[in-house]
Amino acid sequence: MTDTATETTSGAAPGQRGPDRGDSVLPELRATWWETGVRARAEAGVFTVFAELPRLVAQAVTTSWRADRVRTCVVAGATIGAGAMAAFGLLATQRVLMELFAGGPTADKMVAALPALAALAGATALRAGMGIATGYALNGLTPRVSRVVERRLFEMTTEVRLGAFDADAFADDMERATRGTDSAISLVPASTNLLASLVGLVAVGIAVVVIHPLLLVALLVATLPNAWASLRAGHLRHQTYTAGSVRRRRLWLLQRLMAERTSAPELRSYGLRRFLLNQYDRVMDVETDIELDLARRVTTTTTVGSMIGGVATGAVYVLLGLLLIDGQIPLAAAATCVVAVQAAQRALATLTFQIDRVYTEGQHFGDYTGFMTRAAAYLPEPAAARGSGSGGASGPAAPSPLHELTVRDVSLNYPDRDTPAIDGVTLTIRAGQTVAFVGENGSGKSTLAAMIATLRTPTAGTICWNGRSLAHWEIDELRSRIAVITQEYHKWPFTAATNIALGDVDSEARQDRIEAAAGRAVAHDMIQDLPYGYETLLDRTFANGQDLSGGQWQRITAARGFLRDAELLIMDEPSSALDPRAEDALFQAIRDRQGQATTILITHRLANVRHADRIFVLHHGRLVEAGSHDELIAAGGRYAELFALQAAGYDVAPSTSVPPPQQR
Ligand SMILES: Nc1ncnc2c1ncn2[C@@H]1O[C@H](COP(=O)(O)OP(=O)(O)OP(=O)(O)O)[C@@H](O)[C@H]1O
Repeated sequence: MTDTATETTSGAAPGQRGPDRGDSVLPELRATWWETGVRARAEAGVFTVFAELPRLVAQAVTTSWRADRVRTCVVAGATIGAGAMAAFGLLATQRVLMELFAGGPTADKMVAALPALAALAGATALRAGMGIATGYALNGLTPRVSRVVERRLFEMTTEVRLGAFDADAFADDMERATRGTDSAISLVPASTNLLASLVGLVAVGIAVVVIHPLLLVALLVATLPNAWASLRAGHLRHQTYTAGSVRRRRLWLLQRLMAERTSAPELRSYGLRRFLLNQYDRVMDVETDIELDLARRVTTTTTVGSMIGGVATGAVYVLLGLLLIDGQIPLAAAATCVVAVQAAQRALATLTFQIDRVYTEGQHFGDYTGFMTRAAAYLPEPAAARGSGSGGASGPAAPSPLHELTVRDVSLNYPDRDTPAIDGVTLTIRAGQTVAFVGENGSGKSTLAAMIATLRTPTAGTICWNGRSLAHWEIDELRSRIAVITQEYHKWPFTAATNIALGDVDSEARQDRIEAAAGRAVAHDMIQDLPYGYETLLDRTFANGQDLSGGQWQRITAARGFLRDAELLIMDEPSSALDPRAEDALFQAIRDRQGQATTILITHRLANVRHADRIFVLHHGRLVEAGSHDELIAAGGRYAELFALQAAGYDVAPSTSVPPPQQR
């Protein structure tokens, strides 16, 4: 973390967010610590690194073991073997030198050195062979590790409750976890290399001690400054990285806004180019300052380390010279010692490098594993716990066919909102009914529907399917009985047929079913007119891909909802972009369900809810009126007022009523 960042955050509680009213720095531009754990870790000293290493290496081994046991064994065995061979090679070198520096005729010395030379050649060949084996095994292991780690991340992100995505900390956490998946790939070889260099170093250390114990101390003095500098630099990099999560997300968002197709039209029509580029510059100014500061601190650290290391290395050679002059070691031993010192320095440099890598990648991977742990808190309650907590049954049961849906005193508070989005709502919907939720923007209609659809959990109160809490029933089974057409539908980048088939992925995607659903949603003819009909790819960013108009997309979305012959169909603003003819046909299809299946309709076009069996009017999260259209008009309340406002737009008095859409 930078000094500036420390100052910025030191006064604020970790996780403190919100608009920055006092100064001009946007919240996303500041280093943000949303969680004490992250801050504590980033501020930890260098020596904490050593304490964490075993855990990080164990993490790497476990991940790799899960991905591919055989290759893990090969990599571990061959890397450690190669390290041992390197050490053995050094000892053989020492032996060769001893023989060559001994007294006597050269030919005899050559003969005497031959066995050690052969051992050296054998060790070198074995080491090379093991290196090749490690490379091969790693090539196969890396993509497997990557897949296992990434898949687990996606398993988690697709299972957590919807509420997780409302928490900003979750988004930051996920950003770092995504980076952490890449680290899994580097962590495995880095850990094995770390072990190998450790083995090599221990062997070299023993060799040096054998020559003269004092040399070991000198060796450590010569190499430790560089090792410390390298570790410290890695630590600084990770601190800065950890502090910049929000800023990076902001940057990524701006990059997308300026480069993506969806934002391109508004960007041009409102002339947002300069505005966005300015935003980009502001973020990048901060980013560049932080990067430069980091580079300065890293360079200073490594320069100081190298200088002290250089002086210390010189001192080692001086010591060696003094020992030689003093006659404490023979020339052969001194020569071997020079080789050994150099080998030890190389081994320690490699070890330091690997420690740095393991630590840095391990920290990133720790972000991933930490995210997986924290995200688990957002997982739906285990089925058994839900089942036992709701009526004493042993576990969740398959839902019986719907005959009554009851909402009892239900409230929902979104995080960080003072007022509840839904506040003590009670209502009953009987099977076969078509009911409507109406009310002004933000009155809570979608939130209530989302709770009924099991997408959100009430903060208080209960929603019951046939008299038993939703939690009592097997959640996937329940969801398969409910079809939801959301207001914020997603444009899936698949073919038109697949876009509809997604509505019931567990059943066979039969063309006749898809076309029937499309027919009910007035989408069939429109799809037929596409260049490749149902096989047209609905993503303009791929070759031969097409895009649709808003209304055409809405028809596809409605078809998706109709595909599943759901007992309960929830349609949230299904016709906001439809032309009058399509809208009329869609509502006819909805009316066809009346008496046979249950439908919850959310719409601001009140003419379309006149046929509903019951209309529930929400206001500021509360249920303020309920009844049929005629009852509510007669009551002259909020519904009557809203209806009159809309009817006035058509010059039709509410009392005379709008003629019903033609029945087909
Ligand atoms: N994910 C969320 N996090 C925080 N607040 C939310 C979230 N979603 C909705 N809200 C708030 O909850 C309230 C109810 O929103 P909801 O979407 O249920 O209203 P609505 O009646 O469906 O509105 P509209 O007619 O505009 O679709 C609003 O004040 C809204 O700002």
